[in-house]
Amino acid sequence: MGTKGAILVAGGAGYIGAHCSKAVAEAGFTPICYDNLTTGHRGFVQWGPLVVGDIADSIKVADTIRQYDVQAVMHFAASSAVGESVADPQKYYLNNVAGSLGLLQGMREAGCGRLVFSSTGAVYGNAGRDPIPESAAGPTVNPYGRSKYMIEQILSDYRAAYGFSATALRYFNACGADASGLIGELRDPETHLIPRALMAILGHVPDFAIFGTDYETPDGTAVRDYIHVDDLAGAHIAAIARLLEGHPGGAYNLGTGSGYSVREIVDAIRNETGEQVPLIYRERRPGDPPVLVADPRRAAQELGFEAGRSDLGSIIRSAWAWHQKAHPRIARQTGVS
Ligand SMILES: NC(=O)c1ccc[n+]([C@@H]2O[C@H](COP(=O)([O-])OP(=O)(O)OC[C@H]3O[C@@H](n4cnc5c(N)ncnc54)[C@H](O)[C@@H]3O)[C@@H](O)[C@H]2O)c1
Ligand SMILES: O=c1ccn([C@@H]2O[C@H](COP(=O)(O)OP(=O)(O)O[C@H]3O[C@H](CO)[C@H](O)[C@H](O)[C@H]3O)[C@@H](O)[C@H]2O)c(=O)[nH]1
Repeated sequence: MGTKGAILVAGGAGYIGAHCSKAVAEAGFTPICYDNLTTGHRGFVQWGPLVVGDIADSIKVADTIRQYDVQAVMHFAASSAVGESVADPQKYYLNNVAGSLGLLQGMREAGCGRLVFSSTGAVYGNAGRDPIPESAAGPTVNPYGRSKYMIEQILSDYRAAYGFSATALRYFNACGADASGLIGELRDPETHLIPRALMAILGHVPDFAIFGTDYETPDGTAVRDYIHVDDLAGAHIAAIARLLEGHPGGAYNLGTGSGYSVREIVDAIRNETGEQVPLIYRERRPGDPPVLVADPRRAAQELGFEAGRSDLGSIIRSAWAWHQKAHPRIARQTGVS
């Protein structure tokens, strides 16, 4: 058991939750992974116990918090594909909004009122500003972003009514992998740009496409702010420390402040890997805003946040190393070493 006590990591078997669990352990806490393993992996839970459960199950949440004397909760558990949320909004409101209410109810029942919540740049919709300050949240343009913004608003009410302290970390595009090679981005099906492009090189994605070449951006493809998952993990530790010191929390952008187009990302992947990316072009993906770039100054000032590992080279090289390891059979078939 870490000397500083236990942190409940809801969604700790997933991509970002696993990286944050490692950082939690390195900071001297014990991460208690609470996950229903829908998109997560049992093998990613390496730094503390795994409780298999659903966040909607408030009784199990409360029991787990009491059993491990949990100090604070990190909440990553969600459905998180923008395109899918447009096609199946009910899944997003049930899992993200109703599920989070179950988690919050369990926290209240067990007397634990400190939460760090995985929010998203999708709360800004078509912000029309670049970079985007925290004050620009809403209106949203897809059910995924709406579900996350609803939870942020619910958290404000819990802060006012029940004395909760809650920090919403609005990540922009999480990417990269831990240098250990133990964990990385691994979903089935994979929807995110960088892993899909790398899996296309390895022969694992036959139909990799750029979605939309007619955006009002310099090269016509959508622009995003790519942030290394290890930089995100550092911000979570700082956010937890602030809550444990008695701070009421707030909302913070986590991004670099620099945007790259989809085409620039594909070119950078080609340069870093030395491989061709098999590529086709498709129409825009429903729900995608043209540009999302963070103003990260508030997180820098108040959380000491630094995007120190988020240059494109570090992101792509670490993700590429992970994917070559995660898909060794395919890598061998294509002769990638
Ligand atoms: N990946 C990104 O670029 C990005 C950007 C902004 C915000 N986020 C948010 O960060 C969080 C983590 O994202 P990720 O990319 O690691 O996704 P992920 O799918 O890899 O991880 C989510 C984890 O939550 C678990 N989970 C889902 N629903 C659950 C439930 N009802 N009960 C218990 N466990 C449940 C899954 O099994 C999985 O382990 C999500 O909340 C996501 O919305 C991600
Ligand atoms: O095969 C692909 C996959 C993606 N894209 C494009 O690449 C960009 C990035 O797409 P991702 O799916 O990688 O990421 P999103 O920007 O859709 O969403 C991510 O970042 C958002 C905030 O910026 C949310 O937080 C969300 O959780 C997170 O998945 C988008 O323009 C998308 O259309 C492609 O062209 N081809």
